[in-house]
Amino acid sequence: MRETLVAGIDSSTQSCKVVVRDAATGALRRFGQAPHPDGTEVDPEAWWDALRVALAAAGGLDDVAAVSVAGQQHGLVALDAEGEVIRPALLWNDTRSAGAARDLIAELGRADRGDAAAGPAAWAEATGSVPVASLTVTKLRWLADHEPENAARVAAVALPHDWLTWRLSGATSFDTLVTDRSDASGTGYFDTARGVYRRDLLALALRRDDVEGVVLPRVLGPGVEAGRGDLAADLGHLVLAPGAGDNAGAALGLGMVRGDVAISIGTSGVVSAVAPEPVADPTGLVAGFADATGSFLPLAVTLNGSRVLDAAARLLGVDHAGLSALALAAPAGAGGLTLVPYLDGERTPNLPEATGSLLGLTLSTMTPEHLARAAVEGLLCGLADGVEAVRAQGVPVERIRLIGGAARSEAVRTLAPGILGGPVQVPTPGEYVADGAARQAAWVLSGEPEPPTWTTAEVRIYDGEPAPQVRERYAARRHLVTGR
Ligand SMILES: Nc1ncnc2c1ncn2[C@@H]1O[C@H](COP(=O)(O)OP(=O)(O)O)[C@@H](O)[C@H]1O
Ligand SMILES: O=C(CO)[C@@H](O)[C@H](O)COP(=O)(O)O
Repeated sequence: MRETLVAGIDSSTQSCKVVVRDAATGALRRFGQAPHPDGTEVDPEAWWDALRVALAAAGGLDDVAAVSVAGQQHGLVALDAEGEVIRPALLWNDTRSAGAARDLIAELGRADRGDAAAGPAAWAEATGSVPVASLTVTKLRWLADHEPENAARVAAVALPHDWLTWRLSGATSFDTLVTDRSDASGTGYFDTARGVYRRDLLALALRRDDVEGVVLPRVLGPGVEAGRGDLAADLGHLVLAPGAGDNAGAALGLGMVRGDVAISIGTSGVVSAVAPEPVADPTGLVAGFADATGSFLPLAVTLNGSRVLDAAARLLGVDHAGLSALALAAPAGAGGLTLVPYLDGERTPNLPEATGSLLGLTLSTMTPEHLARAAVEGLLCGLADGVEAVRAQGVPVERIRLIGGAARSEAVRTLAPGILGGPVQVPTPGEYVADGAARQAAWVLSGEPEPPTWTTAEVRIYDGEPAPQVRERYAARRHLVTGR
């Protein structure tokens, strides 16, 4: 009997990845990838082009029965009444809306509680998250303030995965514009605990009273079909799944359950955990998002993930294997050298205007080995803070798995247990977001109430001596940063 194939897509910050898997077992059959343009402002058409190249590299969809798109979260894709993209999308790592975030927090605090200082708690209660520059709601406010003529033309607001799913469906009318809870929960105008949009917050962001007519993607429940039929551009005849935000995709791809924590080191550094109850953290360290199965996915996200290592390798004139070897050749704590890695500003902690700092230089620490070590340790210390913040919300942290591009670094894997304070599981390097999307596609195809049980990836366990002194020194220095 011919096997049934499903495809999963991860339209991430740096590239588009496609996996084609057996719907019953999850066995990998084909893979394709295509790069995205650099920058924090991107024409969504470039994602569509990359998706088509990646699909072709993965052998196309002619023999595939269902497809699902997961993608980078929060990016603002503003559409006009004709469904055309109004301006290049502002991505999750674009920090120009940091001031808008501060304004929105104060305004809701004043409106809801008569006190601007109560804003963080008001937002956490309303949506599950306190706005930072990454969230879509702040990008809409930035648009209203800096490009009012564009803001006035907004007829629909989509996220990267919603827009790509819509393009796949043919983008014929806004009736077919859909999303899922996981990505809706990252907009800042969705009440994650109750599963409904907050149009009043959309109106607040856009400074418009007429937002009733603004189309927001229909939020499909877990496992619900998004459509079926001929895809756009002759890409095939198949079932379309609702898709997900990339971190919810990874949770589905890893088969995460309560107690599991994923640390993903791609462009972003993400600590996420599956939780049965919604989280509302007024400190803003943890965002109270939803997952793709009907549960919740609290997460702490840094702006400075794999690119910290990319930049360190470039500076030292080595490749990633070389950087890893250098880092492993230096002593723990890099002899007192600390890299506070806020190269792109920072989101957690919320320091969008911060720059990175290199502290503790001496004649003996100013070496390639010490610098490489400090880069890996600084990256991991930021993530360890994220684990602590998630734990502080009462979310159980029992098993940590390391994924994303930089999980391929032997130095990251080796040093993670010491800095995180316990063993770390490293699944076979793979595309877990795309895998989660493929699993969702198989789920929708099956019509069953639960996703199919797929064989989970093999993991290698890394353990090591705890290195609390590295984190302590980092904690003492992480605020010693200067602005841009
Ligand atoms: N062996 C490695 N060591 C460290 N970083 C790596 C390694 N291999 C790839 N990367 C980095 O991982 C990143 C890509 O990972 P990925 O998870 O696909 O990112 P994103 O999801 O943000 O597009 C790039 O910055 C790349 O340089
Ligand atoms: O902003 C978030 C989550 O809140 C990021 O995780 C983005 O979703 C981008 O992820 P990568 O492309 O870096 O994996």
